[in-house]
Amino acid sequence: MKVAVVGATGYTGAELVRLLSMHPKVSGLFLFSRGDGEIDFRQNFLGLDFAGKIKPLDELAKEEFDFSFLALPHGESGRYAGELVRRGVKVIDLSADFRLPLAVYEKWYGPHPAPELVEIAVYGLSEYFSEKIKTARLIANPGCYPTAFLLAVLPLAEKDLLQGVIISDMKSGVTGAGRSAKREMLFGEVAENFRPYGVGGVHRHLPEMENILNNYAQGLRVIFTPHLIPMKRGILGTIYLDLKQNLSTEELRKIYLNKFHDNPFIKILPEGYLPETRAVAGTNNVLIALNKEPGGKVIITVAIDNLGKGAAGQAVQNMNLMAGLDETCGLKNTGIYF
Ligand SMILES: NC(=O)C1=CN([C@@H]2O[C@H](COP(=O)(O)OP(=O)(O)OC[C@H]3O[C@@H](n4cnc5c(N)ncnc54)[C@H](OP(=O)(O)O)[C@@H]3O)[C@@H](O)[C@H]2O)C=CC1
Ligand SMILES: CC(=O)N[C@@H](CCC(=O)OP(=O)(O)O)C(=O)O
Repeated sequence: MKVAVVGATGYTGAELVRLLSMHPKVSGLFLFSRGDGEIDFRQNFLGLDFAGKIKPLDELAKEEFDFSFLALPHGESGRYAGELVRRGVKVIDLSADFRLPLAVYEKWYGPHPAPELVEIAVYGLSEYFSEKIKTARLIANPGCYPTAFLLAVLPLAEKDLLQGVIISDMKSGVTGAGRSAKREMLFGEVAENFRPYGVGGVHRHLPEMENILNNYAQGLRVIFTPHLIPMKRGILGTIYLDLKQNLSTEELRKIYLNKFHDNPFIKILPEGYLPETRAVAGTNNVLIALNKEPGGKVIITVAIDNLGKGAAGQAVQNMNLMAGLDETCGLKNTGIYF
C-alpha cells in the first residue's frame, strides 16, 4: 500500500511515520507538511527509502497513494479531506473536524471547513465501529481523552448498567498539546508542576464523549477534568461511576473480558494490578482495571499512549481494518519498560 502522512512534522505525524515505516504492508510513504525542508527527526529514518523527505502541501495532488492520514490542526484537515476523498484516496483524519454532528462541531470549534463531508465520516473508535470502518472513505479518528474514556465506560453503558453522574479525572503528558510553541508548554512551566485545565465542562472533548455515550445510554452526566502532567507520553484516567445493580468487581471484570475478548489491544487487568502509563508508551494498548470502593462506587482506571491508541496507533489500526488486514498488522509491540 502507498500511504501519505500530511502534517508529518507534528507529534502525531511523526508517530505515524514511525509506525508506518515498520508496517509490513506499506511499500511507499509520502510525507507532506507546510514547510519544504526535511524533518528534524530524520536521523531516526536514516537508510529508509523516504529518508525523512518532506514535500510541500501543494504537491499533494501530484502523488498517487491509497491512504492518507491528516495529522493537522482542526479546521485545516477539513480543507484537504474533500479533494482526497474525491480522488478515491481513503482518508484517516486525526483532527476533530469530522468527529461530531455539524451543529455540535460549530458550537465548540466554529465554522466547519467541509460540512458536506460530515455525513460520510465514520467515528474511528476501532473496537466499537469496526464494521463501518471497514467500508468507510473518511475516518474521524477519535480524540485521545475520548478514546480512553469511551473504552472504559461503554461496556457498562451498553448493558444499561450506569446511572447518575460519571466523573472522569484524566491526566495527559505534554505531547497531547501538540508541537507548536506555546508559553504554557515551556519546560519552565511544565517541569515539576502538575495542573488541571479546562475545568467546569469547557473542554472540547466533553461533547465528543457525550455524543458517543448517548448512542448507548441516555440520562447520564459526565464531569470531565483534564490535567497536564510533566511527562512526554501517556494518559491516565480515573473514572468514578454508579451502577444500577450491585455487581462485584469479579462480575464487572467478566463483562469487560467478554466484551473485549476479540480485541487484542484491550487488556483487562487481573485483580491487584493497576494501569501505568509506562506500560503503554509506544504501543497501541489500552490497560483497564476495575475496582469498587466500600460505598459501592465503581472506580475504573485506564491508561493509553495519547500518541498511540489516542492518535497514530488507532489511526493505523483503522487503516488495517479498511484494507482488510489483521488489525494488529504493524502494531504488535510491548512498549519500552525502562
Ligand atoms: N497530540 C496528541 O496527542 C493528539 C493529537 N490529535 C490531533 O491530531 C492533530 C495533529 O496533532 P499534533 O500532531 O499533536 O499537532 P502538532 O502541532 O504537533 O503538528 C501539527 C502539524 O500540522 C502542521 N500545521 C500546523 N498548522 C498548519 C496549518 N495552518 N496548515 C497546514 N499545516 C499546519 C504542522 O506543520 P508545521 O511543522 O509547519 O508547523 C505539523 O506538521 C490535531 O488535530 C490534534 O488535535 C488527536 C489525538 C491526540
Ligand atoms: C495535553 C493536551 O493539551 N491535550 C489536548 C488534547 C489532545 C488533542 O489533540 O485532542 P484533539 O485532537 O481533540 O484536539 C487538549 O487538552 O487540548
